[in-house]
Amino acid sequence: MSLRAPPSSTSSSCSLFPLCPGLHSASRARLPLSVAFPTRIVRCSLLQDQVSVNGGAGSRVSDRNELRLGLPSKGRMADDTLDLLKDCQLSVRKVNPRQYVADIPQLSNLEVWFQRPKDIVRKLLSGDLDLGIVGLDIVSEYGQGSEDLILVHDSLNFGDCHLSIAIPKYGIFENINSMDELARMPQWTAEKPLRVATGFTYLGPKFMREKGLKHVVFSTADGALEAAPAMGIADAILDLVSSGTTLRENNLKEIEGGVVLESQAVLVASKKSLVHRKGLLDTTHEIIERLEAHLRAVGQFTVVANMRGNSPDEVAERVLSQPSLAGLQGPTVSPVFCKRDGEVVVDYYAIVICVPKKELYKSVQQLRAIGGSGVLVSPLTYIFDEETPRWQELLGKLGL
Ligand SMILES: Nc1ncnc2c1ncn2[C@@H]1O[C@H](COP(=O)(O)OP(=O)(O)OP(=O)(O)O)[C@@H](O)[C@H]1O
Ligand SMILES: O=P(O)(O)OC[C@H]1O[C@H](OP(=O)(O)OP(=O)(O)O)[C@H](O)[C@@H]1O
Ligand SMILES: [Mg+2]
Repeated sequence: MSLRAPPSSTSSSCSLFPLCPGLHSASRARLPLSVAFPTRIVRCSLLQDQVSVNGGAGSRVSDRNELRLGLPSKGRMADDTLDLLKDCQLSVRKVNPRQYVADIPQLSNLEVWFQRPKDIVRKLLSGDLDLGIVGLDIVSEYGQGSEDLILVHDSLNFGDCHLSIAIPKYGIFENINSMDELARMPQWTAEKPLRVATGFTYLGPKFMREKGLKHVVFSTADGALEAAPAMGIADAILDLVSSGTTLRENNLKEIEGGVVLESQAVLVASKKSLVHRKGLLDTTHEIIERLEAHLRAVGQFTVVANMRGNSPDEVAERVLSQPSLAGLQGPTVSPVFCKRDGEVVVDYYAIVICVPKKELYKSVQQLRAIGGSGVLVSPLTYIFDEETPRWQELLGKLGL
């Protein structure tokens, strides 16, 4: 989708942003998707388009031999990304905090480059990075649907948030609670469109078009968007939400059907690099395996308990009769050998199962109910499966 304005709009008399009604209706009529943009924004969008279009179209697999992984250099994703890699035994070795290049000793021939998240996506498109860890929101906004970007792992379990429309709780919006109601408000006309403040100038117009809102104009800012309605600069905002506190504190509300995207951290790759760059597929395979093994284990405990019984089968049956005790592939049941009156006997069996952390207490109760005792609980570090489903998916996406 293009946000380009017709040539005449760039010569519009409008000069004040964002309180700019200056786009002529004739120009507006020629705008794609009936989304009008004040002059300043149009220029800004053009620049953004040029950056990613040049990057995407001109992308090449350069001559370098090293593989490159882009990680967020700052902000809320930076520390969590390094922590995740560390938990996968892929600690990043940074010589000094102001240096933007680092390495991961376990992955030879891989350079780590610290970049702003949006630059990671741009550099994947331009062929200057091969892999990156960023939020899905940033991939979607700056990747603009490029087929060269492949999601290698779509849920890294941090950076959870959603991109959502929010409107004031008060005034003309008091009884508006859904996108349909917002779209049907008589206030929005070609002369007086709904004004939305957002940093997401690609996803925003696309979403509004899909929702059938015709008269919308976008303005952009780098932060504190929640202030825009109270300042009279915008009617609505489109921004990231996680706890919802910022919206609440600014008297704004989300509305039904107003979520553009659910986001969390993802591992994204350049398809061209994966296909053509020597060694990248192997390294990616190793990273996927480590990520999956860690992320699967993170939500589980190992539970060991002793249980009185006559045979392993009978104990297994009792365990499997309880819904929370099935484990990953059923329980391991082993005899516990004791010496009684000089003889080695088996009165107890040890069972080992994996239990989802959320169900720990329920599982302990169920174990006790079937005669379990001496329950030991310990954290799980990795679960390596025979097959990594995401690896097969990746090969499928690459047609390999
Ligand atoms: N509440 C949230 N607000 C914003 N981003 C969030 C939130 N929760 C998770 N994220 C994720 O973190 C990323 C934003 O990280 P960061 O704070 O570094 O960016 P930023 O605030 O846009 O930085 P800056 O404002 O300095 O450009 C988002 O792209 C998103 O994936
Ligand atoms: O739902 P919440 O938990 O309140 O989080 C949402 C807020 O966090 C982000 O801003 P950030 O803190 O990154 O500040 P910024 O606007 O300066 O980027 C986002 O842009 C929202 O304003
Ligand atoms: Mg921010």
